[in-house]
Formats: sequence, C-alpha cells, structure tokens
Amino acid sequence: MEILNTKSLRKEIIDRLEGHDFTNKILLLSKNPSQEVNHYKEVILKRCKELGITYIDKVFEGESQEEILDYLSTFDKKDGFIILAPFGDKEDLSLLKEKINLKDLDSFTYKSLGKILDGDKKALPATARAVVSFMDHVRLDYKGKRVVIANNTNIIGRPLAMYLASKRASVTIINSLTNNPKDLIKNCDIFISAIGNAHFYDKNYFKCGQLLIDVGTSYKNGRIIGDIDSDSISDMDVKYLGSKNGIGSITTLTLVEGLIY
Ligand SMILES: Nc1nc(=O)c2c([nH]1)NC[C@@H]1CN(c3ccc(C(=O)N[C@@H](CCC(=O)O)C(=O)O)cc3)C=[N+]21
Repeated sequence: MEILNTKSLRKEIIDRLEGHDFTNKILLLSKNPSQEVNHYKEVILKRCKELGITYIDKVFEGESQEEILDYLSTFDKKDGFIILAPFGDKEDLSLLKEKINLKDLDSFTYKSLGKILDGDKKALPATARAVVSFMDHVRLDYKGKRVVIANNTNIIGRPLAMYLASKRASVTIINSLTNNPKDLIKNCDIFISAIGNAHFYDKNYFKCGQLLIDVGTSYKNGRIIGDIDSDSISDMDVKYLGSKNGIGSITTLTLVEGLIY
C-alpha cells in the first residue's frame, strides 16, 4: 500500500490564502444544530480566526424561509455563506436554494448545482472540491476511469459524480440499497468513500492497482476513524489516501478558498 497525503496541496492552499486580505465575511448558518454540525462549526471558526476572516455564527430555530431570506438581505453579495446540514428537520429549503444570492461556499443553490453539470470546479461543495483538487494535484487523470463513490448526498457524492462525469470519467454512486456493491467496488479504478461507518471496507472489497480515497469520519475514543480498514489492506498494491493528512484536513481550507474566487 502506498499511503498518500494532502500535505503539499495543503501548503499550496494555505500560501494562497495567507497572502490574501479578506474583506468579506463568512456566514455560518445553522438551524437547530446537531452535535456534528456544532463540531464542524468550531473547526471552521478556528480556521477563520487563523486566517483573519470575519465570521457570523447565526443559529436559526423556527424561522421560515422568507424570514431567513430577510435576514440575509442585509449582507453584501460578496459575503460567503454555508448552510450547515442538516438544516432543521427535513424541511423544504427550495426557496432558499432559489433565492440566496450571496457567495455560495458549499454549493447549496440551484445555480451552483447547475454549474457543476457544466464542469465548473469552483462551484463544487468544499469537500467534493477537496477531493478533485487532490486528484488534480497528484496529476491523476480521471478521464475514462471507472469511479465508484460511496456517498449519495448533495454535499459530496452527487455533485462529485456529476463533475467527474463532465470530465468524462465513468461514475457509479452506490448507496445502502445497491445490489452487490462489492462487485462494483472491486472492478473500479478509483474508489471514493464517505459513509461514516468505521472500517466498513476491508481488503475483500479491493484489487491491486486501485486508488482509494477515504473521506469518511467516525469518532472512536476521540480519534478519527475512516471507512476503510487500512490495516487490512496494508500489504496490497493500492494507493490509499486515509483520514490522517487526508481530505478532512483540507476541507475548511477549500471552504474559505471560495471567498476569494
Ligand atoms: N453544508 C455542509 N457541509 C459540510 O461539509 C458539512 C455539513 N454541512 N454539516 C456537518 C458535516 C460534518 N462535517 C465535518 C467536516 C470535518 C470535520 C473535521 O473535524 N475535520 C478535520 C479538521 C479540518 C481542518 O482543520 O481543516 C479533522 O477531522 O480534524 C468535522 C465535521 C462537515 N459537514
């Protein structure tokens, strides 16, 4: 197993961000935030402080979409926003997706999602963009490659699939109902996982020559555990990007990077 890391990409992005004079704010928007959302918020806030970015941590409770739009109308169009998911309890957010016209840092709006179909990398949500930036950074050509993505959300899997398809990769999204996922995973060239199920995939799922990107995060005794059981694949001839120095360590960077696009 060849262990990959995002250190040099991370340095490249930090250098670009540190040289920048941030004049616009980031709005962190949450609604009845879960523990996971609050944790992610802390991680983003820490990054904003490091880089001298002003942020507003706005927590909604029972507000309607109209009321939220009213609140947002007081900000500058160049201010960035992220709607932290899950935002409330599975409610309709279509008006917000249609009407918010601030800088969309995590690809929430219909406009951003549409741009992804056209192959616009900058429109990708932060985590999906971190994956693409990593593959671009190591000069991995995904044209014609068979890619399997274990994640079917609007924040990672679906936009990533559409983007890679626009660059002529052949992409399959698998979900918990997929018939014989092992067969799909074993026969792909690139496997990207973000299911958040600790060490779910072991060596039986893989074959030599594959690139495995583990975006999954579970917590055990305060440690982050990925979806892939890396010990089990340690003597296989695969390339592996795990959670240590992996995608997780650059997602807040790609998120704030959206402010300077
Ligand atoms: N619109 C939206 N986009 C998201 O990307 C999103 C979301 N909503 N809702 C909540 C989940 C949860 N999530 C985390 C990502 C990283 C860490 C994390 O801790 N990352 C690094 C630190 C990263 C850094 O320091 O840059 C670490 O693992 O040490 C935690 C949680 C994102 N989410």
